[in-house]
Amino acid sequence: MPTLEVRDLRVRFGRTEALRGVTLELRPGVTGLVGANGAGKSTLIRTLVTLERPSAGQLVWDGQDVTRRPERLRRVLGYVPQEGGAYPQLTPTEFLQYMGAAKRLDARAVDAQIPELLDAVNLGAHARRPVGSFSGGMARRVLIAQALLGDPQLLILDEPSVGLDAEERLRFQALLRERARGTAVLLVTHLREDLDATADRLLTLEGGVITHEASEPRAARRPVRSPLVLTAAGVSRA
Ligand SMILES: Nc1ncnc2c1ncn2[C@@H]1O[C@H](COP(=O)(O)OP(=O)(O)OP(=O)(O)O)[C@@H](O)[C@H]1O
Repeated sequence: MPTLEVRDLRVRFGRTEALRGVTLELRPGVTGLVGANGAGKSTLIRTLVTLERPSAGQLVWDGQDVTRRPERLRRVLGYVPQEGGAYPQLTPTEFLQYMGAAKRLDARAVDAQIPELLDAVNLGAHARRPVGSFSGGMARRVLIAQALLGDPQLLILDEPSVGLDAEERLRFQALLRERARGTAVLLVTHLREDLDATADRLLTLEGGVITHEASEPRAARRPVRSPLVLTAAGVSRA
């Protein structure tokens, strides 16, 4: 089972130690990550997607130490960044082709997958319009689609559903649940509703360390009100 092991990860910016020894395992399924502003969520994500170099600690993918081999991780990775967007002059199809080339995926396989991905985020009817003419939520869905190119084994999602309307959020949640069956997903979000609908477990980051972990099968949490409550101190039971 493809697993990312994060061992005692530390990231320092000058005098600030943004991550102070994070240890966790990402297995197939959705791991939700919550934490207050400044807790270190973005730093953790940026390190996992190899944009930031750890000061100490290890990243182990599928049993192999990839800490100093970022290209190994990039090969299996899909990423929705918190900010940024598709090039406005490109259509979603062109942007996905561009991203496929950047990820060194086979061009024909990418072309074959694009219609399915655009349908999955309900943009099939807009494949020929430039992304610059899209609403914020539509542009966000283009980013979600590009993260799924090549069926990555590891998905890192930073506030992926910001700007999505109610219907599109439900579609996104269903897509994520379906993908997470064989894919390790890390979902950072402030949206409780997305966590309730998708997360198999919840991690709380505080001051650069994981302070709480709550594992609950989604099904057990969904029916009534969620038994998990997010408080300033982390995750607790109602
Ligand atoms: N490039 C940087 N240079 C210096 N300090 C940084 C840098 N990036 C993050 N930090 C510091 O590291 C700490 C963690 O920041 P980070 O952005 O990871 O938190 P976060 O949990 O993502 O917050 P938010 O919810 O506001 O996005 C903060 O103290 C922040 O000021």
